Amino acid sequence: MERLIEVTNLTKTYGKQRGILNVSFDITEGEVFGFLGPNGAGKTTTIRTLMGFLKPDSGQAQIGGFDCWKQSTAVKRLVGYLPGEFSFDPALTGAQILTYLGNLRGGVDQAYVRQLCERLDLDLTKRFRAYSRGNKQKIGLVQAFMHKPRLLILDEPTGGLDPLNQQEFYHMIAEVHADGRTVFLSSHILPEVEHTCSRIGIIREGQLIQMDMVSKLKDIKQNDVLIRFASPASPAWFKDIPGVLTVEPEPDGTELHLTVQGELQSIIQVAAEHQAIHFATQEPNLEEIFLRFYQPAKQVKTEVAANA
Ligand SMILES: Nc1ncnc2c1ncn2[C@@H]1O[C@H](COP(=O)(O)OP(=O)(O)OP(=O)(O)O)[C@@H](O)[C@H]1O
Repeated sequence: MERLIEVTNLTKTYGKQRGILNVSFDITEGEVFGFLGPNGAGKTTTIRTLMGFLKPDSGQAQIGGFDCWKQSTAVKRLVGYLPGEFSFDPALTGAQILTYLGNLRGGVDQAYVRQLCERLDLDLTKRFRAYSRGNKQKIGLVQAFMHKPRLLILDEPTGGLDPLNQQEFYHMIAEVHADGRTVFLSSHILPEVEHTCSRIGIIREGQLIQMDMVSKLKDIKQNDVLIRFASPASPAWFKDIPGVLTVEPEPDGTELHLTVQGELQSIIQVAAEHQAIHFATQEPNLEEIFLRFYQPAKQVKTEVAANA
């Protein structure tokens, strides 16, 4: 398969402020790639460099064989782009904005534009200034998709969308994928990336720290588990179960707070043996996963031991 995006040792700083450092990755034509990272990690900087809005300090980015900085017009022809915050002339209506941008693209399939707007439940008669954040985002999405680009670059695409529209967006991505087109989307929401992408790159503090298939995400995914018992509970019941990383008793002694990697079956079984009366799990957000994933293993073991 052909490589559509090729990024090599890309570095961009803002004066003394870190942006991205030595970022390298390739995206194959037809992939749906998720670029994950907490706030300030460098996702937008990478995307703006790919779009030719920022000149890299060093390194190179190419899309479809074109240099993203030197040949940015050719790059933009290949791409449908949703910026992190889509904004436009506030006096124009949604319809006027889409007509204007469609004309810049040399004309687009109006039936497809109407279909996208209906699917996202977007009213095109309002002026941009009167749109809510979610509706602004929908205009941004429609203009990115409407010319059926070979590559979609989407910066935090579901920000402000309600759950129904998020689902519709996931379907739109699946269709683009079925069409053999390519998607590069940034997100800080783990379930969203799991839902839409086949491969992910994780960026943290400006550096790409992991590239993997989404199926490998389970290796870093941990659950918070809170178990309440009818009488005082002992951390020792759980501490040796494979996958249990920490066990902390809550102050009143009848609740235990566990962090668990992998399956919960054994935990549920042991909880039942000790007459648990309440069992709640919560998937942590990406920042929490980062904090735990990069906590040295020694420290985790000590935590379990101290609580035993
Ligand atoms: N115009 C700028 N001037 C100075 N520093 C900047 C500028 N834009 C970004 N940065 C810095 O570059 C780093 C990366 O920011 P970037 O916006 O790329 O992160 P991000 O992963 O997109 O974050 P978010 O999810 O919050 O949008 C941050 O430390 C940020 O403060």
